Amino acid sequence: YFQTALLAFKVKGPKPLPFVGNALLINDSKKLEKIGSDCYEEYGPVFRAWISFIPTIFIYQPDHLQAVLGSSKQTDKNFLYSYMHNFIGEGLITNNGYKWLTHRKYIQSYFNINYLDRCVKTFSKHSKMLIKKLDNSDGLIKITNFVNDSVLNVLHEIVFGLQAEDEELKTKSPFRKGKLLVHERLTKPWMLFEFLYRLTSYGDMEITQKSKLQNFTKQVLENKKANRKVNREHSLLDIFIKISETHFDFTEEDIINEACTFMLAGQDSVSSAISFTLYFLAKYTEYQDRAREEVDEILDSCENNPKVSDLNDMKYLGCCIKEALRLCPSVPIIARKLSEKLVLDDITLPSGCNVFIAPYITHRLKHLYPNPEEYNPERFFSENGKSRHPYSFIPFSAGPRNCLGYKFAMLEMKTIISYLLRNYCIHLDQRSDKLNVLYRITLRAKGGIWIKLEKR
Ligand code: HEM
Repeated sequence: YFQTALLAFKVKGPKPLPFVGNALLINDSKKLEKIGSDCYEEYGPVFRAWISFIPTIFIYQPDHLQAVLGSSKQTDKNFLYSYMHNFIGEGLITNNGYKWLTHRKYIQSYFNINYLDRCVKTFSKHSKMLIKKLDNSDGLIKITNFVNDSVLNVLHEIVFGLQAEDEELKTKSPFRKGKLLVHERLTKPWMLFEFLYRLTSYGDMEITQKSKLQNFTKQVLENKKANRKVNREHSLLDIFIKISETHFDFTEEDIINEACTFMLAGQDSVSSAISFTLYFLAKYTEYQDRAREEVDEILDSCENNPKVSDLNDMKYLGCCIKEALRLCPSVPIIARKLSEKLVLDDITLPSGCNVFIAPYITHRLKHLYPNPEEYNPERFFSENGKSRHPYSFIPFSAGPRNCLGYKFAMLEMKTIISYLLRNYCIHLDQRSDKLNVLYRITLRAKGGIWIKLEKR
């Protein structure tokens, strides 16, 4: 701690306030955006920020990111993740060391092309259901609500094998209601101490919330075990049960934690990326038209039942999604606690140092992305990105702890957006013309995104 604090006194950074340090910036989107855009010119390649009494170091240069994210020795998460337990659970995202490494190996081996092809069928089914719902709406809609619902239904089916039509699921599932408490804790210094936090109403809420998620999952798991057909891995829960049968260190508690982790990891991240992409396509219709041309051709040739290979062929749409993720990376902060000291040019970060990485900042560095505020999918044409550093685009993080659901997420986003483009011309409603972003554990559009749908 003292070595990082000493370093934090030496390195430049935004002016801290007494007691809270720089934590209140979380609530001030405008100031955050300004720091995000100007920090390289103002502070150089590294800056410090105080979260109350906790010193943190922000890095954003691709070669610095590679030194941390690319290293198999720097995979430990820091204190921020222990505040996410109510939301993300104690699974792959928050665990460290041997447990993380073994779980990652066990689970990753199942995320192969056959599994993804099965997932794509579920994405298509839910996209078709979404179109039916939208056909019955009056055309002027808050698309964020519809997308959130659809993504959550996909997850209930993929993780638990539960069908969206099941009324009981709609009313009973606690995964619809979770409240994120991390930013409350970061902005109130006394809540950083676990024992004090437990005494507050937030602490209480967290315990209730977490037990609801776990009890629901446990119930589904028990039903599944009772009615299980051997060798039929329809849901992730089936896969987790299979893993636990061959690996005795993967316990029932682990199954529950990992199921909760996947339910939450795949929720807001995907729905906010879809919503932001739709925002940009509605705002810049020339890109929308071009993406639709590609989608029409591919969906025609596969008779509206795309497979992984068809979605992989949607290269232009892929560039539109990537460019939306560049400007609005769903996960705005990735953090690590250094397991060993690290030398970055002329700065030495001590072991134990809290390193923060903000894709938002890296994605706006002018030397990597000229005219960074402009939405331009062509940046991601393969011929235009050749000279860019592999760690200059990190919405899914990178290295050994990158997003395990990266391919799954890209396929899901492409499926849902392609069905929307196939069925509608999308126009931006005036009230959403200017994007106001809230910086939470996942990025979201303040007030949602309002669009007008014109049936084709
Ligand atoms: C657009 C959608 C998504 C984005 C932008 C995204 C982004 C990320 C990022 C940045 C991380 C690293 C977090 C960190 O190091 O702090 C991560 C980890 C992870 N994500 Fe995603 N994610 C998305 C969708 C998904 C989906 C759909 C799933 C599951 C099906 C998923 C599962 C995971 C898991 C399990 C990890 C932890 C990996 C590990 O630590 O080994 N993500 N994701």
